[in-house]
Amino acid sequence: MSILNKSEPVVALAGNPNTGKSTIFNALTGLKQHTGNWPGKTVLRAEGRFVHKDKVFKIIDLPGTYSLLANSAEEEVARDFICFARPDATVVVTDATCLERNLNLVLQVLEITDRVVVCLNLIDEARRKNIEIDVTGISKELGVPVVPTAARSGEGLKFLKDAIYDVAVRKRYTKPLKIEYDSELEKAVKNLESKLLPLIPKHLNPRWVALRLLDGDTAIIEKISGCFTGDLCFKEGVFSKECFRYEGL
Ligand SMILES: Nc1nc2c(ncn2[C@@H]2O[C@H](COP(=O)(O)OP(=O)(O)OP(=O)(O)O)[C@@H](O)[C@H]2O)c(=O)[nH]1
Ligand SMILES: [Mg+2]
Repeated sequence: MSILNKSEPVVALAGNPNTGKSTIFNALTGLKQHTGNWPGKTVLRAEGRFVHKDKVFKIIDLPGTYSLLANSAEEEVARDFICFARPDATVVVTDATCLERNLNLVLQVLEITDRVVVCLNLIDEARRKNIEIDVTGISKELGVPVVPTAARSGEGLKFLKDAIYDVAVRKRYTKPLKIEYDSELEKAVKNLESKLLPLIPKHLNPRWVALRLLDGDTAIIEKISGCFTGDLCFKEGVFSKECFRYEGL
């Protein structure tokens, strides 16, 4: 359950630049976030609400990013939100005309959270280019719901809301694909993970934290290091401070 207002499930819209996140956000909320046919329009996160079935959802439009390694301000905004604000569902909006390139980010999000819906947006463009997508097959492989949409015309948005609902209220449990690295790295990850498990707050995925630490990711180490002393003792409070930043949403 999210630490934010418990009665309002929180949904994050993540994805590569220019995949139609803000178009989806506007269609669901009735708001008018800036959209246009060039990447990098959304710089900060925007927030709105929509109603589906018996729930009011809070939805956050995140900046477009190619990765979540916090190499830029946009990546940091998106990564921090997915990691620390713990959305009840993260929708990864992909461009159905170049899915392969978009899957990199999908896999990175799946490493952080299992509460994911993959949206295959621009499906009208994919159809126009005769690109056929095995939606059921991809959903089976990724272990999360996959929904084709054409946000500009509204096609598929009802099914997207159904999938968001099911994941956010835990009506549907997902089984995300886990990337297996080579045996040496897996050994190091498992070793570090078991040490981290009792030390980090429950909402952080220990495998993901271990991978970031082994990666030498300085941005995430900075955020996490406040929680540890030299021998990796967890100091209460630092993560909650990080989480509180999102309580005012
Ligand atoms: N044909 C078609 N165009 C779409 C669809 N969804 C969005 N677009 C168009 O794609 C362009 C980009 O849409 P945005 O919603 O601004 O994309 P974004 O992902 O928010 O972009 P950033 O904020 O830069 O990451 C706009 O010109 C939209 O009108 C769709 O399903 N089909
Ligand atoms: Mg946008």
